[in-house]
Amino acid sequence: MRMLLIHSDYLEYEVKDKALKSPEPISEEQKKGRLEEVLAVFMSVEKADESNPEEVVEKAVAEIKDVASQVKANRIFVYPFAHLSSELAKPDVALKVLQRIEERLREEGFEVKRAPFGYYKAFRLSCKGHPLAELSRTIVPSGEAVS
Ligand SMILES: C[C@@H](O)[C@H](N)C(=O)N[C@H]1[C@@H](O)[C@H](n2cnc3c(N)ncnc32)O[C@@H]1CO
Repeated sequence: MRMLLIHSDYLEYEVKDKALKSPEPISEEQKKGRLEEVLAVFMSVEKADESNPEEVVEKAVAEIKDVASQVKANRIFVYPFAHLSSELAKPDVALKVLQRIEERLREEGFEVKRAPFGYYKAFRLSCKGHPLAELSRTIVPSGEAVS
């Protein structure tokens, strides 16, 4: 799993087109989304994560919690983003991992939005620009090498 974490004044998206044959079904309301004062987390779920998705979920949640507490963010935007890795997990595994991360972050008390999976999306982001505003993390299940 590769994550790019951007502490932002806001992140907003608009669904444009299908990017997969069968993208995640979404409601009219989910076609647009915006959060203010948010830690945006762009995530590519990787092939190696398929060996232990639950472990990757827990490690990702721990990393996100750590960064959120450092930048004092209590809102998280989970953003599926297939451009951080050249070894992507299959879409059905990736979607489940991202849905579980969303669930676990809510359980940890965060306000969470997740951008729809399997679409081309326009987005606007306002990065705050402080020293911890742009971070990346790589997560691998135990026993897997970091590629
Ligand atoms: C395209 C660009 O504008 C948009 N932002 C986009 O990336 N769309 C991705 C993700 O939503 C999702 N997706 C598929 N596989 C994965 C994966 N392994 N990890 C994360 N997302 C995935 O499926 C889309 C096409 O790859």
